[in-house]
Amino acid sequence: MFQGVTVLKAVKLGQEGAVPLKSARLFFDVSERVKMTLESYFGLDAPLYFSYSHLVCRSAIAEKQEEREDLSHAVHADNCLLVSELNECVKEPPAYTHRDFSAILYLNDDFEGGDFIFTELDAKTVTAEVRPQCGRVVGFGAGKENPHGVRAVTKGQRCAVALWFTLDPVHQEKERIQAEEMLRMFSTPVNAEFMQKEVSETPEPQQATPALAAQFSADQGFVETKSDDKPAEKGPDAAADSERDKTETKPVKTKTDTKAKAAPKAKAKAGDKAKTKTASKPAAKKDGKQVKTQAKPAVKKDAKPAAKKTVKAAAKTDSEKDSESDKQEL
Ligand SMILES: O=C(O)CCC(=O)C(=O)O
Ligand SMILES: [Fe+2]
Repeated sequence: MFQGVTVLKAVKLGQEGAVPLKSARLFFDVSERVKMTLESYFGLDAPLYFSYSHLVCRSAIAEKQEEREDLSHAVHADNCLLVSELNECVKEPPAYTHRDFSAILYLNDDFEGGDFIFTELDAKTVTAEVRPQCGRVVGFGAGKENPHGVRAVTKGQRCAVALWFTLDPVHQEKERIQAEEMLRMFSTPVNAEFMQKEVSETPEPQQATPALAAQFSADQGFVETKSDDKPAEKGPDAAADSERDKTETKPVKTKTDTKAKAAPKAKAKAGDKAKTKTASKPAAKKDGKQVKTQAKPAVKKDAKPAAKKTVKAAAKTDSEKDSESDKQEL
């Protein structure tokens, strides 16, 4: 079972006083930050546009939880319809074919189960696992090279912001523009200083200003980027994290042919198997130094959004419905 809320819905709830307006703003701002991180990490030379954003919480169902093998979110790809029996993914409507990149920002970790997994196209062979942690982001190309799903949540509630991005401005999320206008009318940005800085300077991945560090620490999060299955170059402060990551992000299999080694500024494609993640940190770093030192993500050099396939479309999968069907829910 899950419940979701879009940015616009969150802002409206904030306006009504049902939730603190600053929480709605945080939702907005933090997703902007994720967008910038992806652009930087994948070395994109064109901007990403939000195509859909929602905050989703999944709860354990009231059933026997032992030895559960089912998934809270079936294995799928975000811009094509996965036909696992054929090892195919059909990039045609009703799939959201305009999605080029996806990101999931985890908001809590006090639940059991709910691990994020990447699989092969067979939807069975697990290639990597990510343990959700507050402030951690997993970012990936939205296409057939990244089938993924969520293991059953067996205890508690798992909340995450799911974001999909497009390179095509035609498909940008109109609701988000409305939400931005409302936020502009109702309050000043929590991290205005940071956002201005980011816009005026080309952002380096993980370059945190004190304002950003404070912002993230308020939410127990902190940005760190690296491939999940290739250790990124790390600065001296990163040891504790890398130790933790060993246990929490488990690449099951390394696909060296799809793994990237290129510089962060290389042109990237949605088909890139490299992942981005944000790991939580205990406290804000005043100088933002360690953030900077870790910004050597591995990305594929010749990356471009995968070519459109002309295969007959299948019915919309449950997971696709999941992704965008709950606009009205809280
Ligand atoms: O919640 C997650 O970790 C993944 C969600 C997802 O893949 C989706 O909504 O398309
Ligand atoms: Fe997905």
